[in-house]
Amino acid sequence: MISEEKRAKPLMALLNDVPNARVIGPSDVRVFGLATDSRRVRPGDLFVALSGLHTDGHVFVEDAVRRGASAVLVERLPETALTVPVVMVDHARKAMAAAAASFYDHPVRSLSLVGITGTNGKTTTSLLVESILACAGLRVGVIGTLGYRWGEVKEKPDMTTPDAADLQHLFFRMKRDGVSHVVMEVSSHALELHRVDGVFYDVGVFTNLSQDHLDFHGSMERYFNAKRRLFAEHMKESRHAPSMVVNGDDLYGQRLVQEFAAAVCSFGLDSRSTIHPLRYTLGAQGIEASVQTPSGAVSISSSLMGRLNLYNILAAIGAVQSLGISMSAVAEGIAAVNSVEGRLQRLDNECGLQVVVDFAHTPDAMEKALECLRELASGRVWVVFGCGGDRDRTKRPVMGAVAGRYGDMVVITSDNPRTENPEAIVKDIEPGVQSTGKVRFSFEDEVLPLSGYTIEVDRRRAIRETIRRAEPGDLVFIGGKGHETYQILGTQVRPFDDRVVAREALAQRRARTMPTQAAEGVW
Ligand SMILES: CC(=O)N[C@H]1[C@@H](OP(=O)(O)OP(=O)(O)OC[C@H]2O[C@@H](n3ccc(=O)[nH]c3=O)[C@H](O)[C@@H]2O)O[C@H](CO)[C@@H](O)[C@@H]1O[C@H](C)C(=O)N[C@@H](C)C(=O)N[C@H](CCC(=O)O)C(=O)O
Ligand SMILES: Nc1ncnc2c1ncn2[C@@H]1O[C@H](COP(=O)(O)OP(=O)(O)OP(=O)(O)O)[C@@H](O)[C@H]1O
Ligand SMILES: N[C@H](CCC[C@H](N)C(=O)O)C(=O)O
Ligand SMILES: [Mg+2]
Repeated sequence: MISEEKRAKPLMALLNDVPNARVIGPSDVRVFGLATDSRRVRPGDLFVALSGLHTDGHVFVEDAVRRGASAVLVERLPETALTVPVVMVDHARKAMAAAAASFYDHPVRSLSLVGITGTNGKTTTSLLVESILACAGLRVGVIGTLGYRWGEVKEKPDMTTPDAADLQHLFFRMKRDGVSHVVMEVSSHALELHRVDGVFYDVGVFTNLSQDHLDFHGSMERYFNAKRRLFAEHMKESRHAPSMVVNGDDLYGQRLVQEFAAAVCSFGLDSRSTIHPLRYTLGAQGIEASVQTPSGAVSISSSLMGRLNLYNILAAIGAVQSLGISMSAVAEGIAAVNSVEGRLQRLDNECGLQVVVDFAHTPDAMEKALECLRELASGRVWVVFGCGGDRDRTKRPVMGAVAGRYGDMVVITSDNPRTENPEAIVKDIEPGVQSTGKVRFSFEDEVLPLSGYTIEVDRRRAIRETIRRAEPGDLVFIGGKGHETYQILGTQVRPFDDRVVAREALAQRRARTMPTQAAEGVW
């Protein structure tokens, strides 16, 4: 999967930092890359067998060898004898992280790393930090939900935080291409699944913690503990300035502030936090603020909207503060981020509607996004959203209740149903919306109520019908998918982009309301 052209290392050189590795068979083979998926093994790769949520890589070792793996790394001996060396280890994920770091010559040792964790705001904060560091003249790499980027390179991500082998490969290429600073999102999955083992950060940022991923972590406490590992296990020890940048207004953030007091630089809206606004205004055009930092006050102006983005800006200022970046680069870098793809993204139109596409897929993100948008609407607020399949089911009614509280018209639809039945997912959401007193309507009703909800599992139709029935002055919020360009149905990934669908619907609406001009080809 990630073989580097012409790069090869003796197998034994990869095992130097792997505790308790036992090699069965000849050990003098060379390794050309690391692979965790047998289907993507290239000749010469070391295949690492990982046990997963659905299957177990150990089942595929023979497949990997057939495809040319030079060795396999396992936790259990295969039942049949193999023609290649077998490396037995106690913990394959930990071993893979150590082997990958050795294979790529420990690139992190010469990179400055900013790691950002938290439930919401990681991507936005990472782009703000990137922009500030770039304005300070540094060569920056980014790893996160919107892609892996540095210099001219831009790669689409499989995951927000890639597995250890892919991650070390990214670090290797960034370093080779002259990157000095890497800003990356560190997901709780990554921390739990040892994707960032051996990676130590100069700065760690905690944005916030609220309900998500309980399917994977089981409880909020375990979810918090996964995030906490960034600060407990992954910080460089040599740092002098406070390097843990933590949201002091967040209840879980306050626990980190207490636990790691000496190393923390807190941010928040009041003066108890080290970094806080002295004054701020939030408006339709963005944010204006004067922010207190340990190096003095800085005036910032951003076209990002809302209190949620003020938090992201404070987090970004905290992150670069401990890297010693100048205040002029801070102001310039923040001003340079005009928008973040799929986050509170406004779709210009001539229908008199405000249409906003946003990636909120947690109750808290939805609440924070709608809180700032409500103030911009002169008419009703429509909330079109769904909840992902094969993901935390317990957040569904909670998101329904948020939609019901902040929206006048709620349209429950599908968002990546994956292997679940879309009808069952919307049924999980519905009681939450009903709990806010909303009564069901149909898009076919001649007269729509001023407030209510409907269900339309076909997301395209849900968006089209909403844009057809909304009235000038209304605000249409399309939540959950943001930048995504697909809809996952079963195991099929089909092209789908909220922004494309909404723009088509806006064009249709405009054509209906301006038939003469359309016919005459005026626009
Ligand atoms: C929970 C999780 O992280 N799942 C990842 C995991 O899937 P899994 O545990 O189901 O794997 P599995 O299908 O049981 O397979 C086990 C092993 O057998 C291997 N295999 C499988 C079949 C085969 O023919 N040959 C073979 O070798 C697989 O490559 C794998 O190594 O291993 C897969 C292969 O690497 C990943 O694609 C998959 O991530 C999926 C895409 C995913 O959606 N992950 C999400 C939950 C995630 O990690 N998200 C966070 C961000 C969350 C946030 O910030 O909100 C992220 O960092 O992206
Ligand atoms: N600081 C914040 N607090 C709460 N909600 C936020 C914050 N920043 C952004 N959001 C909301 O969360 C959504 C996702 O934001 P962003 O992509 O920056 O977060 P993320 O943590 O990277 O998400 P993911 O975990 O899915 O990668 C936004 O579309 C917005 O609705
Ligand atoms: N990183 C998140 C993204 C969710 C996006 C939403 N559209 C969904 O599919 O639930 C996850 O994998 O849970
Ligand atoms: Mg993200």
